[in-house]
Amino acid sequence: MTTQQLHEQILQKKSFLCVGLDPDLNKIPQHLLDTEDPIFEFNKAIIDATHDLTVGYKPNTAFFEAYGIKGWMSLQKTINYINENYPDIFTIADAKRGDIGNTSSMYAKAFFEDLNFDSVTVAPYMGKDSVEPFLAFENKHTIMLALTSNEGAFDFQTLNTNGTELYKQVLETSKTWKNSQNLMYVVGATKAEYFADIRKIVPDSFLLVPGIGAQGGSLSEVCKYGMNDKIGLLVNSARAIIYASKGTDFAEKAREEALKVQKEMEEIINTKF
Ligand SMILES: O=c1ccn([C@@H]2O[C@H](COP(=O)(O)O)[C@@H](O)[C@H]2O)c(=O)[nH]1
Repeated sequence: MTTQQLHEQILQKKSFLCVGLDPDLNKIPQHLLDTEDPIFEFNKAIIDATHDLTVGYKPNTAFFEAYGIKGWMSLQKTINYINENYPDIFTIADAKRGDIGNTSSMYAKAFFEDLNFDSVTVAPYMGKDSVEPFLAFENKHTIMLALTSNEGAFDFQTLNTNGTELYKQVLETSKTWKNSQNLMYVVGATKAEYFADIRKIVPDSFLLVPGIGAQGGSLSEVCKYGMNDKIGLLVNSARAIIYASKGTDFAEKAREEALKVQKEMEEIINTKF
């Protein structure tokens, strides 16, 4: 999927919501546990209930890998289900990969070719040769961690290095890499006050923004400082949507929560554009 197609979908749905698919067998409704693949059944119901309100789905691979081979199969069924039934929706494998070049190439093949995700998250710590193998894939997107939503972001990412914060250096340097047009960046919604500075460095890039909902970030603050003239944001919420109910009405309640966020987004889009 191209960023232009993503932008068009945002305008059409009046939504830049990305629903996080973080299935946890301890949290999903009891009645699903008797099915052959509870994780897939849970995801499928959430997807069917929210697909018209969201432009993206972000399965976090940890929530699948934790269940071994069965979990990996649930991930494959989930991405296939989205691609077959809702092919316009942008998909993100939140896997936070990155390694020496030949290993990164294999990670890129796994997520872009085998699983056919539109994008994958990567960590920037190992530098240019660890990220460029991902960038080589046409119409696939590499979403690099810039300033994350957690408290630990202040341990390294905001450290002053050569007169500038490390996350800013990461953003600047990444722009010089081959095929950097395929980069997007993760910036936490809990760090809204940093968005204006980030936009000075990457004015046109899409930002994936986790941290509204369960982590307490403010959607309006993120939009105030982080939106560009093409919106340029994908705002993720997982727990607040997918675990809105533990009962048989979980998909319906997830839709209600997604609708609340979409309505807020629609209002922001209508006011700004
Ligand atoms: O900085 C980051 C990067 C990734 N995440 C991931 O996003 C979701 C957030 O889930 P919520 O339930 O909406 O809090 C989750 O998969 C994280 O691993 C992040 O939160 N912050």
